[in-house]
Amino acid sequence: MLRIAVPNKGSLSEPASAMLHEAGYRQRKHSKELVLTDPDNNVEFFFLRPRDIAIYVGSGRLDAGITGRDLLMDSGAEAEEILQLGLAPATFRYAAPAPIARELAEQGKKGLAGLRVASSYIGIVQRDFAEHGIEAAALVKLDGAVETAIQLGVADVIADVVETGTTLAQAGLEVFGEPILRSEAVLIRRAGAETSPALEQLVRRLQGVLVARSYVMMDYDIRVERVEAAVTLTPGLESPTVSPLHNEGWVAVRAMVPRKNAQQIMDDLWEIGARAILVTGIHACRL
Ligand SMILES: Nc1ncnc2c1ncn2[C@@H]1O[C@H](COP(=O)(O)OP(=O)(O)OP(=O)(O)O)[C@@H](O)[C@H]1O
Ligand SMILES: O=P(O)(O)OC[C@H]1O[C@H](OP(=O)(O)OP(=O)(O)O)[C@H](O)[C@@H]1O
Ligand SMILES: [Mg+2]
Repeated sequence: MLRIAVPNKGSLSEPASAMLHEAGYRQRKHSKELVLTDPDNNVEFFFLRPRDIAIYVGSGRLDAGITGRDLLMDSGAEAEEILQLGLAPATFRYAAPAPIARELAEQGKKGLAGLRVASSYIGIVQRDFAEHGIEAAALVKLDGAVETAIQLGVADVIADVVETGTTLAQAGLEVFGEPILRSEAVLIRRAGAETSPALEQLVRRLQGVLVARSYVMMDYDIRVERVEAAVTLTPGLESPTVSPLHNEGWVAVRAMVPRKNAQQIMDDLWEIGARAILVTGIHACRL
């Protein structure tokens, strides 16, 4: 039975579970359920703290897990990404009170040398300092609400997850320097582990959800002499389906198009004479 770790709390929990549900797996009904068996799919789900997931997967106790790239890197666990899920995107950045942040932005990484840095992700900060050959006066590990650490005098700068930037702005802090990393939810397995048919099936199902979420199916009718122009607008993934219509001189075209471009493509198709343009959602797919 495939054993998969799923975040039980926090920003990743709900979107990860929703994606697994969309991929046809049973998901828990109550937030207190910690283990759930899905006998139809021969899978067992373990609902764990997102921060711990890379440790379980890296140790080989679980076959795969969903966690954040930042949490994976911070853990130092022997686990690797096998699929990017595009959920819960965030950057991981240094920040400081506005005037200091501007000064540090000009100095580059060496400006961090000798400062006290507070973070919930000390592993990432340590690695960043080592990579740039600089030493901090102290790395202060905190559980959360890191933004307050400077005001309370335990740190000079912080390193934290930034999504909208609202929390930083409210604390009077500004980011400086390039993001240390760009994070999102990822599917991980033990580094170098051999893949299995069951794990490949999970990956294919999740890929199917990603495609179903980001593409729609577009159908339209167009005169034969315009079909070449039309299919350059809707090239599909491999090639669009073109079928004859009962009315001579017209064909029907069917192609997948990126969801975010659908309205613009419909406008462009209309301009070149396409009619009966229909867009439908894709519920699932294997490409
Ligand atoms: N606004 C956000 N705040 C925190 N983490 C976020 C945010 N957006 C995305 N993430 C990602 O979620 C993961 C952190 O999840 P985790 O459950 O540890 O913290 P959390 O969402 O802040 O929950 P909590 O602090 O309530 O425990 C990381 O991979 C992080 O990049
Ligand atoms: O850029 P934003 O959209 O403001 O989101 C980022 C903030 O959200 C998280 O804190 P959270 O609310 O999880 O509290 P915590 O610090 O106690 O974990 C994170 O640690 C940042 O503080
Ligand atoms: Mg948090």
